[in-house]
Amino acid sequence: MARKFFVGGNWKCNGTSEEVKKIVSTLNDGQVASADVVDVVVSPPFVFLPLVKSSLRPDFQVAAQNCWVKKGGAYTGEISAEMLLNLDIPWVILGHSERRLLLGESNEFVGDKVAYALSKGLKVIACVGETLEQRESGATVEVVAAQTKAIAERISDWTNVVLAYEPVWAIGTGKVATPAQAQEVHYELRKWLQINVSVEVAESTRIIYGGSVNGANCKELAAQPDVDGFLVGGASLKVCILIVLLKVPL
Ligand SMILES: O=C(CO)COP(=O)(O)O
Repeated sequence: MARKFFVGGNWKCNGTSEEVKKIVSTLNDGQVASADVVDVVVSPPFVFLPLVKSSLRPDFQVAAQNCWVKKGGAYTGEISAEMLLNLDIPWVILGHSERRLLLGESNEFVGDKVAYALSKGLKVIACVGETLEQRESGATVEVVAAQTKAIAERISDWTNVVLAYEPVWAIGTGKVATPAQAQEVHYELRKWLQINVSVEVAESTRIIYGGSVNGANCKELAAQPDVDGFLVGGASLKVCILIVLLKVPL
């Protein structure tokens, strides 16, 4: 079965309620491919989740940018998977490199988070990716495989997982991976899943690319056989670009 194309917009720590309303209203008015052929998931900061959830068109979905590793409790500043489900937020982004690198989230911690979120019924966009130093030392595949392994060891069902390959050197830098570079790593990730999980999971799991995706480079990236969509940062705040992305021929 063909993998459904996936376009995610990660707004990171940006925006005011006025700006959020504007983006949502443009998305709502945009003519895009139907929900049958593309999943569209926007991920605002926590505080704007209810606003976006209540005003976004029903064929688009919402994701949180993180959640806590277990049941809520005395964890100041954290948001639990249970709370997201309570607000009908179906998706969560976990393991983004900004959290791995700036907040010290280890592969194991991310794996635990993915497992907990899935066990509660959330769908997970799980991020992996190498730094420039790791790429230059030839460790790219080893790094993304280790990140994926820490997840694979903790889960048994990949149905609700989208794997996002986001090379750290391409995030917010304007230095997009070439289509060949993206395809190579996506191919290796799929091969890893095939060998270490199953042929079925390798074939059905969507592997999306993130890192300086924009309206100009998305078509060529989307044409790669193992690129099943995008996780867009900066360009997803400029709504016109997200709309262009959604028109990528599938
Ligand atoms: O980190 C990203 C998406 O999660 C990518 O960010 P940019 O598109 O701004 O490079």
